[in-house]
Amino acid sequence: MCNHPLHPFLVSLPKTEHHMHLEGSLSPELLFRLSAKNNIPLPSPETDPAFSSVESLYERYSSFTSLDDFLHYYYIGFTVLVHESDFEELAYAYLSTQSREANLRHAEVFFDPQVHIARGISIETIVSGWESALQKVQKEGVDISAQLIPCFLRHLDVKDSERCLSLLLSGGFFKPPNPAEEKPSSRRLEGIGLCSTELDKPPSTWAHIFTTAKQAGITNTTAHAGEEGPAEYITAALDDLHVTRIDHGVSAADDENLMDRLAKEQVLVTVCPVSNVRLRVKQKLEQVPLRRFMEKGVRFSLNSDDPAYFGGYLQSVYCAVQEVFGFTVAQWAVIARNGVEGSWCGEERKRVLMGEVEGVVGAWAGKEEGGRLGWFS
Ligand code: HPA
Ligand SMILES: [Zn+2]
Repeated sequence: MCNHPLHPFLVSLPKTEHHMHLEGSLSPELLFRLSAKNNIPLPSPETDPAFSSVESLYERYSSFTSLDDFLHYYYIGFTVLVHESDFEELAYAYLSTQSREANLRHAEVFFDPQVHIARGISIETIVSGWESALQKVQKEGVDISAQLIPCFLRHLDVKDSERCLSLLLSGGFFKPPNPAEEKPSSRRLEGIGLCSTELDKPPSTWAHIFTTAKQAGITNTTAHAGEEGPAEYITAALDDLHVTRIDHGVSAADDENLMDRLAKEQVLVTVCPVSNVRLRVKQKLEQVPLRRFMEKGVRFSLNSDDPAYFGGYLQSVYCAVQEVFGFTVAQWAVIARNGVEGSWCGEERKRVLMGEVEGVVGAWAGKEEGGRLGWFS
């Protein structure tokens, strides 16, 4: 996919992905197919010519002007997802393709329950579809671990988040189906997140949601912050929501103290460089502060965010980053290790994944041109 000499290494590197929205993997092809199957009308081409064809929709997706411009199309996409089998199809395609094509070994996947609930689709429908997909992939012999994470939505009133959290808690979604199996990989949902529109939506509005969740025993928490919003929103997510991870987080580079804090507290930032360019958060990939993060010791993972909308899945993100940043094997090793370390998959699985990373890195370390092994050689 890229011409870089390290391309085969980049493909074989065991990967973790922590920032992919299940609904963001809905391709235009599947959108039109599910619209027809489920008898759900899409906007007419007279009101929006983008809906004339698969091609015109792809064309429109290539020219988003902002996060909100994207979210308009993203939430139209939700309307065609109706049956458990629709969610299963979406999840199966992602897990099976990415494990094969990108050596994806562990995935933590977001979904937005509130929009589905408002359409009369139950959380159970989505979670069951997801679980069937994961079981199917694993039965086919793919050794992948994966977890599902509901995100609360900032474009809706916070009362809607309160109702959603109540449903999630009363439905027992943060527990294993079999209570004897209390371990990370057996919980139906693994944590909570916060996403959707960011500007003028300070994280503090959702503080009581995160407090209630924590009191209910949910320790894995994350929030989209510092995508279009300022560095202060990242600080607020840490201070007010007490999240253990930050999604996007690119605005952190504007605040030296925050960078020091992220490094010191070893917060994993789930960066989505291609998304940042597609949504015009950054004009060019070069401006995504990956080098600054590395220099400062801020841990990050690389992610696709909404691959069907942003022109590519995880491997293409790794390739795009390599074309621009030209990282060494040693630098990729740090990225891969940090991704494993920051995962919510439990210590046992982490050990397995870390062993795989070391195996691939060890095999490539000597082969790299000039044997460069330092951070900046
Ligand atoms: O990049 C994003 N930002 C905020 N909300 C989202 N929901 C899907 N993708 C995104
Ligand atoms: Zn996102």
